[in-house]
Amino acid sequence: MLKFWYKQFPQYPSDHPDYWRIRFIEHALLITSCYFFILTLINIFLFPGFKYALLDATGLTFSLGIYFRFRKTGNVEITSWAATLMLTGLIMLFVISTKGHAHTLLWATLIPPFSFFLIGRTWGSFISGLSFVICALLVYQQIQKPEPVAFGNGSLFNVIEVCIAQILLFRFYEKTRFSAYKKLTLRNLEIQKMAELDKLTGLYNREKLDTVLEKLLTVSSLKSNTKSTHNANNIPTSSATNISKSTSLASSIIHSNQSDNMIINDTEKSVTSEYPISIAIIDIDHFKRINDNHGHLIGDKVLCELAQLLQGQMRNDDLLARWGGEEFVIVLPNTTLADATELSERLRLHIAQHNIQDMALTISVGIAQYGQDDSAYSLLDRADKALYQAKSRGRNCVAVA
Ligand SMILES: Nc1nc2c(ncn2[C@@H]2O[C@H](COP(=O)(O)OP(=O)(O)OP(=O)(O)O)[C@@H](O)[C@H]2O)c(=O)[nH]1
Repeated sequence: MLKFWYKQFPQYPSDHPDYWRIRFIEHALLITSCYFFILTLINIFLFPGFKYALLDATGLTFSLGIYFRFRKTGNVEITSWAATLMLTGLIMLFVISTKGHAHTLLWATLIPPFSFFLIGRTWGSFISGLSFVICALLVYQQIQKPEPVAFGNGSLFNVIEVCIAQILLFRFYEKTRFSAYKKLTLRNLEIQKMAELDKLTGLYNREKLDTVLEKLLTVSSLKSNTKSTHNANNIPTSSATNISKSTSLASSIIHSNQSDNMIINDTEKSVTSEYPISIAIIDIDHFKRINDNHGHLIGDKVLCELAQLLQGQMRNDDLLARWGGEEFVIVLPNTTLADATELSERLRLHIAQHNIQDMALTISVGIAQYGQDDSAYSLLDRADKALYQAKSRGRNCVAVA
């Protein structure tokens, strides 16, 4: 039933800038139609005020007329203007004809929310300003010629009706604002995610690798300083607790979008143990031949499949990234050179045992462990040199820097 009255226009999907204006138009015209209908009945049977009943009946005719015209044409601009002018005109006619008595002035407060939402800031300001000038003139007239004012049910109705209308309007505004904010946040997250992923393999890209590596190395240096301070103070440390703290820290660095400072502050509080970091650079052997013999598209598929195979072997805190071309880098937090060698051997065997795109492939791996004098650049450079050694040794092997 409601679906019929709230017509969806396929040309205005939910991310269209006019989507909420359309929802507003439909809500506003339907609700004002109901209002005018009820007011017409009240003014005929309850008060009786035929003049006002006629005004309300006119409002009902206009509201429904504009509503059905809008359903037919879907013209947002014309409907916005028509709805604003109709509502402003009828409200002001009502306020003027009652000389602003019986709290009818309150109705004018509905004009800004309507007009700003439908016809924008400039015209919204103009129409609202004009309406308020008229209201001010009416009050000024009342001051000049004070008349005894009788408060009756009409006043009560005006206050209640305007308050309900205001609540409905603000609920709608809040919903619009919240929905826009939510959409923006989701979009930002999507963009952020896309910016750190490699398009072909879906692994993290080089930018993300650089950022994570820089942060981890900062953490590691901070740790060294913290450790020497603690040792100087003879504070005992539990290695089990510290390893788990370091692990969760690495995870938060790799998967988080927190600012550097927040992470580093956390680090100062939580890391007190040795914090070895190793990296491995993996390079597919003779990849050029695959491209040459089977074409670049098959080459791409090989890269994707290999990426999946490697990813399947990673621990939660390891970061696997595509470094470029047919080279991948793994950042291994909490990993000594010995552990990294063992892991790399396991990876090398794993790849050698699998056919990728019906081809037998091998990889060469160069590894290095972060040392006190290292920067991210020098660490990668040392691992790259180790990879070069692995290649010179005949490929399909692991070399250590
Ligand atoms: N299909 C595909 N090929 C790529 C991509 N990026 C780089 N390449 C290719 O990877 C190949 C790398 O070749 P080389 O650097 O000579 O290395 P290789 O043939 O693997 O030889 P070695 O590393 O010495 O074992 C080149 O042919 C590049 O064109 C990519 O995204 N897709």
